[in-house]
Amino acid sequence: MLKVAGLRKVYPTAGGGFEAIRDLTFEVPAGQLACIVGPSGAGKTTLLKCVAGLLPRTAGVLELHGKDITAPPKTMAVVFQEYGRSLFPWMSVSANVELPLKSAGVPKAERRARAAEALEQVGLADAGAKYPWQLSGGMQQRVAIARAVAYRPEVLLMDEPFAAVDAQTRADLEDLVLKIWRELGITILFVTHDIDESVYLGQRVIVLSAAPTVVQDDVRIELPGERDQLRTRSLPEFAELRTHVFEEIQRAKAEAGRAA
Ligand SMILES: Nc1ncnc2c1ncn2[C@@H]1O[C@H](COP(=O)(O)OP(=O)(O)OP(=O)(O)O)[C@@H](O)[C@H]1O
Repeated sequence: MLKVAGLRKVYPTAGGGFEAIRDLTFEVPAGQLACIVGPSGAGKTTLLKCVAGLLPRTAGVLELHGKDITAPPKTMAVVFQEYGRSLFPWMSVSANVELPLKSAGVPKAERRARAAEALEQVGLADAGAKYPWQLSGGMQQRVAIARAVAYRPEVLLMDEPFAAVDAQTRADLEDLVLKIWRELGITILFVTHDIDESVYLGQRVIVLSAAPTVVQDDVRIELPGERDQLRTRSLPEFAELRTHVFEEIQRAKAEAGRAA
């Protein structure tokens, strides 16, 4: 469904350009939840922005259903880490959730109904009339997720969406993502710094090398389908997988150190 082949991204700089991504190739089948991890500065955000059609690539193939991605595809939604900057403080929660639907020309009554349904799905059925600044960080991120859900995307891109919330809230939001993924059957590409989070959420973890970036490893996560914060995380297979991903990231960092 989503194809990335030979992706290269060089940022123009005064010194002749910085090669953030050298050569990335992978495919994500429909309905998969794939996590992307890698050392800091590996180009995870750059990759997501290219896939979202928000940043032009230098070379390579980026396709959704065999169609070249040159602008933000209509069937994609993105949730960023900085919920504080992605919600408009002067608009009510409902208005924020409805905004992309308004831009897409969805009639008012349907917008209302879809926003209310999405807010209910994220556990914020009563928050529609509030303003984002009246909500906690975790609740604001739920609103950002509701906005993406109301849009009914085929593909959801998430860029470290829970990096700025506390551990308890993070666990709740992880389970919310799993619930939405199961209920809606969408494809999710989830970037995270957190190795445990990637193994807990993903059906697959793609490990990136340090910049200039290539795919260092592509790990299948064969854990029971129904994930549970306590039981799944205490499985011996979970420990083995997290150790493997951790070692791969350490190897990526060591190789980058040697190259430097
Ligand atoms: N606009 C830009 N111009 C030049 N270099 C850039 C630009 N944006 C990002 N970079 C560089 O590209 C590399 C990859 O950045 P990116 O933000 O994609 O990495 P990341 O893996 O998401 O990082 P982190 O894990 O720290 O969030 C970094 O070295 C960064 O400094």
